[in-house]
Amino acid sequence: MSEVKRLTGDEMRFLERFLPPGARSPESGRGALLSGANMAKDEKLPFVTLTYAQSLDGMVAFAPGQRTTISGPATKSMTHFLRYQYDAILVGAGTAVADDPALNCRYPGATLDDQPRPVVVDPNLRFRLADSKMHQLAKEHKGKGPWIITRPKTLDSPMDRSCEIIDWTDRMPEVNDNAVSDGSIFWRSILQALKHKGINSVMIEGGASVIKDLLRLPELIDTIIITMAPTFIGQGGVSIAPRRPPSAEENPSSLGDRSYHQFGKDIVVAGKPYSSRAPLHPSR
Ligand SMILES: NC(=O)C1=CN([C@@H]2O[C@H](COP(=O)(O)OP(=O)(O)OC[C@H]3O[C@@H](n4cnc5c(N)ncnc54)[C@H](OP(=O)(O)O)[C@@H]3O)[C@@H](O)[C@H]2O)C=CC1
Ligand SMILES: Nc1nc(O)c(N)c(N[C@@H]2O[C@H](COP(=O)(O)O)[C@@H](O)[C@H]2O)n1
Repeated sequence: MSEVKRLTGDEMRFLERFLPPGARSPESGRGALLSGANMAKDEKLPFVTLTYAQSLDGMVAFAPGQRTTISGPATKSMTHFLRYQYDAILVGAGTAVADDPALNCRYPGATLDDQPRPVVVDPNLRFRLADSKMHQLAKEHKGKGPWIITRPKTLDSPMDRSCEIIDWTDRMPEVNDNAVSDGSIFWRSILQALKHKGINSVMIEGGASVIKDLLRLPELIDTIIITMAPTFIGQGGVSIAPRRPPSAEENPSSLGDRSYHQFGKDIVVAGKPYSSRAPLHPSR
């Protein structure tokens, strides 16, 4: 029996305001759209949802590079319902290497057509795609073949922050040891490249560095869905706390239009990020 269960009507209604255009209820067939889905903030970019599971002390893993189950079974089912709604699921190279994730949708009734495209941001090509679970699942027709987002082979300038997308069926380029050491790519370039390849919605699942970066870029993110599990990981865990603003009055990113829902033992908070110059709570 599948470990992933169907969501209840209440759970779907809670999520639908945070889903991309065209979101649908898998139970009701492809045609049945959920109401209240949004348009992307920027029409040149895909609709972007950032989602992850954290402990009460704001950690996403027990130790760097360690795959850690934080969500309970009910929020795991939610993740697969969410994966059903997006054209692509994106993670950073750190997560791909540490977790060897499947990144497919295992929601009951999901077919190959319903599968999202797994995408890994890997500027230094350190994820061994050929040996990965994603690659294996694609060969077994249980998931789509992954794409790797990397730095272009020929760069005019070390300051170039653009990217290229390599399809799993393409020949992987050799790692260029002479490449600039800071391989960071502008997130806007990554999202534009995906949009050019026909991706209209992407769910970004992590890991820690990716989340930290994107919590600082609310202008690129349409919705955020965070699972909070009733557990403490403790010191030494992997935190997603972004760099501190210079003062509490310059809080660059807040969650607006929020909703909360309990899934099993976990609480899910969903909202729409926005830039704010106001303190988290005005001083009394
Ligand atoms: N609880 C949860 O919901 C989740 C937890 N996790 C956990 O998170 C941990 C992994 O996090 P972390 O190690 O921070 O790794 P990440 O998955 O955040 O990957 C970070 C790496 O991805 C590449 N990358 C990311 N953004 C860019 C960019 N804009 N331009 C170029 N390259 C980029 C870089 O690779 P390079 O270093 O080669 O330059 C970077 O170091 C694991 O323990 C995993 O289990 C992961 C997902 C969800
Ligand atoms: N929702 C959620 N809860 C957790 O507790 C997690 N550790 C994660 N991790 C993310 O899910 C990926 C694993 O996916 P598969 O089950 O292998 O398809 C992992 O790589 C993280 O992105 N998520």
